[in-house]
Amino acid sequence: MSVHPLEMRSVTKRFGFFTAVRDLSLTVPQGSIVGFLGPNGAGKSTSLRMSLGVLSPDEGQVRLFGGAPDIDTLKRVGFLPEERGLYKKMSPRAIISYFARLKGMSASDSRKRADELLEVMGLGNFGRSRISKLSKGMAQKVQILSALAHRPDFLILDEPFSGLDPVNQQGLEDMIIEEHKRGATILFSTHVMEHAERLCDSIVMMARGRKVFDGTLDQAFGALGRAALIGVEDGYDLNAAISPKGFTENELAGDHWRVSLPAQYDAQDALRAAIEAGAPITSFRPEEARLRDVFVSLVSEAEAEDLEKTLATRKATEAA
Ligand SMILES: Nc1ncnc2c1ncn2[C@@H]1O[C@H](COP(=O)(O)OP(=O)(O)OP(=O)(O)O)[C@@H](O)[C@H]1O
Repeated sequence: MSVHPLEMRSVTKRFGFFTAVRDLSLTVPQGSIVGFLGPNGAGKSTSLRMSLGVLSPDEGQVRLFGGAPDIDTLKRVGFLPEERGLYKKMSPRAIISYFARLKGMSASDSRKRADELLEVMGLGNFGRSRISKLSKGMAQKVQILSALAHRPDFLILDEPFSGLDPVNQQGLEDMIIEEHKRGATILFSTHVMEHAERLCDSIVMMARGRKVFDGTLDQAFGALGRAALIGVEDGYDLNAAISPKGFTENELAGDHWRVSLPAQYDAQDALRAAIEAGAPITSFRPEEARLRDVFVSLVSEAEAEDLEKTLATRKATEAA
């Protein structure tokens, strides 16, 4: 049986009476890039801290490379925490090589590696400057490089893209791809769906401490359902026209209709049905599913469920 870099089983974490993470189970398989998504306060950072043993779960189990996180398994991990902060008086070169040495690299290898990474990230000229002289984005790049300098088997990055401009975000995406090619497994949290869409094999979505989705990108898009967007002249009822042809889930959304596609049909079939019905069509395009839409639909479902549970509990309490 292969040992996964990370497995969490029914993990719950409370802070006082507040449950930050509730019954979370997830697996990060060897060689995968997993996106950990969720709005502010969803419980992502708390979960990542538990994965490293920085926080202990109140219930459930965390397995890092098959065991409880310890000094040896942690050497195989590179972690970018959500809190940014570096020793202001040290140079990027000294910091990166310091972290690499902490994780077991030799002094000379770690300095060589720091120079190489700084060059790749466009910081070659700043290697010996003080951190206090760098911009916020530059300092963040140094922190990211510190997490991966020792060539970890498993990289855990908490909101790595926040605080970087679009050019540097692209640079970081490229770097994540390079790390993955090198053989690293990667888990990163973000609330920017586009990065996850471009990088991930699979995603785990959280909302209010609960997992609301765990699967591949295709499965995530499948959860949303496919649709065709058809514009018609003002006042025309496309729903009435194409419902008898098997397209029964249609909504007017601004200047077009969103026609949900039953499993056996594609967008062209919906267009054909509209033409056959004599609809005065002004525009047509298959809907491009975006992860953001999946996320909004799942999160609002989760919020609706939470609300229902709260109401049910309140009713039960009132009845008692
Ligand atoms: N040490 C703590 N003590 C009390 N509450 C905490 C603590 N750490 C986190 N929380 C609470 O737990 C919830 C989840 O926080 P967490 O930082 O895990 O969310 P997140 O998904 O990472 O959000 P963000 O993207 O805003 O960082 C939040 O409501 C937060 O206020």
